[in-house]
Amino acid sequence: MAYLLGIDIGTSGTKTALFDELGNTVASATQEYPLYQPQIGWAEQEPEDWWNAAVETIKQVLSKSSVDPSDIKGIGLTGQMHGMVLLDKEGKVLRPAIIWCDQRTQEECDQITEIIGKDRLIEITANPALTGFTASKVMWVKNHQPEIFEKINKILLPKDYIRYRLTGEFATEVSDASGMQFLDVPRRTWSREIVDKLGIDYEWLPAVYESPEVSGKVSQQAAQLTGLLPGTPVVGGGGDQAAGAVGNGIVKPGVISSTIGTSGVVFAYMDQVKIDPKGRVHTFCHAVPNTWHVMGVTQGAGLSLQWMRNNFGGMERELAKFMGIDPYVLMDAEAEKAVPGCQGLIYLPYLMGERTPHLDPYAKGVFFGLSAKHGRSEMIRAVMEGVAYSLRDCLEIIKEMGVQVSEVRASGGGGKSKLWRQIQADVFNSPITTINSTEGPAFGAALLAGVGTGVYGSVPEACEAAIKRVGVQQPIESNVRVYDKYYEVYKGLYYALKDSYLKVAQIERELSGQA
Ligand SMILES: Nc1ncnc2c1ncn2[C@@H]1O[C@H](COP(=O)(O)OP(=O)(O)O)[C@@H](O)[C@H]1O
Ligand SMILES: O=C(CO)[C@@H](O)[C@H](O)COP(=O)(O)O
Repeated sequence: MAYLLGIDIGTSGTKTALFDELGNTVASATQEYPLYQPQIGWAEQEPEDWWNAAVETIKQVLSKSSVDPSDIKGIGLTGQMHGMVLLDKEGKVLRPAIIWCDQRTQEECDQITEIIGKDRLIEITANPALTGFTASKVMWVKNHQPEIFEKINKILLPKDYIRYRLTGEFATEVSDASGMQFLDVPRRTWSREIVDKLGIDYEWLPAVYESPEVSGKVSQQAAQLTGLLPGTPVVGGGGDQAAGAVGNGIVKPGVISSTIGTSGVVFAYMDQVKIDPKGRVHTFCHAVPNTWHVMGVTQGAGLSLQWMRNNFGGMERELAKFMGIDPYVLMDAEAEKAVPGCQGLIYLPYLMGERTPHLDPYAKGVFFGLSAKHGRSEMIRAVMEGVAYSLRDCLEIIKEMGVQVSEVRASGGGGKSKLWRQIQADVFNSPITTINSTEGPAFGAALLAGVGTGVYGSVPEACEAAIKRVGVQQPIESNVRVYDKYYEVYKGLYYALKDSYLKVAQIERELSGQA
């Protein structure tokens, strides 16, 4: 039996999982790490935390599974997209990574649009300049930390930093590279035009592969630290959304996924490049060679429930510790006590600004319609419903682009919740299916490793062999009617508050002396 390892450098933690070639999870391990927010709207992590978590979880998986490391045929890497890791000539990290949900770079986005030209930027990178993407983060360092900028020797994405530590190679692959905004997305290669015009040295970019291609081998040093066999092949892998899509079988037209991780993503496969003219959803290369995908991204999906848990879930946290279970399970049970629609309590999940559909880094979270009769149950459920409304925004744009939708698969940490899946079925008015694996990106990365090392013939063949549908939740008609009504109110709230968001951002800037 061949075994495949997937390593997912997530925002909340790193998950490593070992699978057999039939798609069964043999062992998995997770290690969390902090997210630093030095200012409102800023988000940073320490690459060393990712590496320590990767080493620790690989060791745990090897020890739990008792699989001989020589039976591990390949390793696939995946992780949070867009994060900027800067290395100097010695391969040392120059500053904490500025990650995907950081919102400090609106001025740099305007600068990029000005330098390249709006239409040309979309023609090459398939997307408008966005605060989430890597290019604006690099430009921020250029503008604000020139002493660091001048020491840059390589720019890597989170999973590609782990590749460097694991294999010594500087490499990425097309799906994650698409989110840097340095890639020519239709041609699947770096754009010299973009990097030259932005004053970025072309040599700073790593080699770019197709996702299943072998990009390097586990080094002697990494093998000693982790227990892996030196020489084990490491394939390109994918950004967490593309790899997660492979792990959910989103490799053909019609089947789409709705993922609630820290962010929330609705993801659809495309066999040609299609672009939303308003730039509200992203068009990127898929991890299936020579195909693309479109995805809508809501910034604060699972993050919203995590924020609730950390700030108001003390009771659940204590009780869960005592019972030896996950506090989210208790939060689900609390939310279940509230009725659909939460009697008019509506939550806008814009804790880290918003991408789809508003592209507004200044948007903020809101509880609207709070009254004295509302309690904790309604507040927790409203968070889950607000996230589902935001995912519906993504779904509607994807449908508007003419992308075929015949099945929606739930995924991500939030997809583990039966209640949250039902809320999605009701808000989307669509059946929600689940598959045999809940490991999403790590599973997809492992399947990509299987393709690159000859265990499977192609990515669709790998999905065929390893992925099975195991459940479906149907929309409940009476709930659909309630949610349809509240969704209309939800959509209007952002526009009612847009100017106030901007005013608050200005006040905050003045108060912090940045005006
Ligand atoms: N049992 C659960 N019920 C509801 N939500 C959950 C549950 N377990 C996890 N989550 C949600 O999933 C999120 C983490 O998802 P995950 O896919 O692990 O994130 P990431 O890949 O971004 O690190 C949490 O922030 C939480 O909101
Ligand atoms: O920014 C995006 C996709 O464009 C995010 O999806 C990140 O890739 C982080 O993912 P999670 O931590 O939520 O899995």
